[in-house]
Amino acid sequence: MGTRFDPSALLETLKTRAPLVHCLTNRVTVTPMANALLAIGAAPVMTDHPDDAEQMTASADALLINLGTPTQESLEAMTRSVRVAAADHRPWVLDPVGVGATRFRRTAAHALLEYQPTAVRGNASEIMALADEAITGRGVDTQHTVEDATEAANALLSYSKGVAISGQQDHLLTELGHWQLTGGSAWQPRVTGTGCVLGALMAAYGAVSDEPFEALAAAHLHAAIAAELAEARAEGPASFASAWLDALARDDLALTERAIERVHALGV
Ligand SMILES: Nc1ncnc2c1ncn2[C@@H]1O[C@H](COP(=O)(O)OP(=O)(O)O)[C@@H](O)[C@H]1O
Ligand SMILES: Cc1ncsc1CCOP(=O)(O)O
Repeated sequence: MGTRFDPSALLETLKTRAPLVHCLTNRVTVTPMANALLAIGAAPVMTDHPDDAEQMTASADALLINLGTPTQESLEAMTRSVRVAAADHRPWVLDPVGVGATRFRRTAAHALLEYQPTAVRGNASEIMALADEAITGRGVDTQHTVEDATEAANALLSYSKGVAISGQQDHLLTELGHWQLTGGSAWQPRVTGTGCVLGALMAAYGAVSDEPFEALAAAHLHAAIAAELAEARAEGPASFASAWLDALARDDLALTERAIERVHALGV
């Protein structure tokens, strides 16, 4: 971890600038995602109509593309939005939910990947299936470990400046190196949308930092530390979800201080 990495300062910048994040996402997690963006101090807009796409992305500070429940119409909107983001050098995140599960998803994800997202995030099976057509997945949850996916994540760096693999530990890869982040809560994979929200937080932090490691690590730390605080109050998935949202909004997260024990450099 670089000595100048200061996620608390980045969060303050985020709150001051309140970046507009255009999210074209799935219909399962659209509301938790919008709420999480509001909680951290960003401004969400969730439209995925094709005729909204170019103008909305052009007015946004960052873009999030999530393939959880794709339709022909939403895919058209996604393509139109990523063209604008790529042309304007606007940060955008690709979350290829369930990419290995069907040919339809794989084709859609590869077409979007060609526009070179600023960051790609997914669970281990998604990262592996995106990098290698021979890998298939099942549904939206992982069948692989994060360690299984590091080679695939490395291969995706030829398309994207940053790749994040989520799981019990998260791994972040950029051209500067490879890091492991520990922490978070075992309740996270038991509530739908925690991975999707992470993609939206990556987009929001990408709007306030040009350094891929910083944006990815700040988003992951914010999600993980909030999850740890939420776990202390949770009695089950429902109370965890609402406590996590409350914790995402807290002013005393101390991201920089708490980063020390959670971010581990694994090499270049
Ligand atoms: N066992 C766990 N312990 C702590 N955090 C976890 C665990 N499993 C997943 N997470 C966290 O939950 C979030 C979503 O990860 P994951 O479940 O892998 O994503 P997805 O929903 O895309 O499958 C990430 O922030 C990840 O770090
Ligand atoms: C269950 C489900 N089905 C299609 S999208 C989706 C949500 C997945 O969200 P996450 O991967 O963040 O749990």
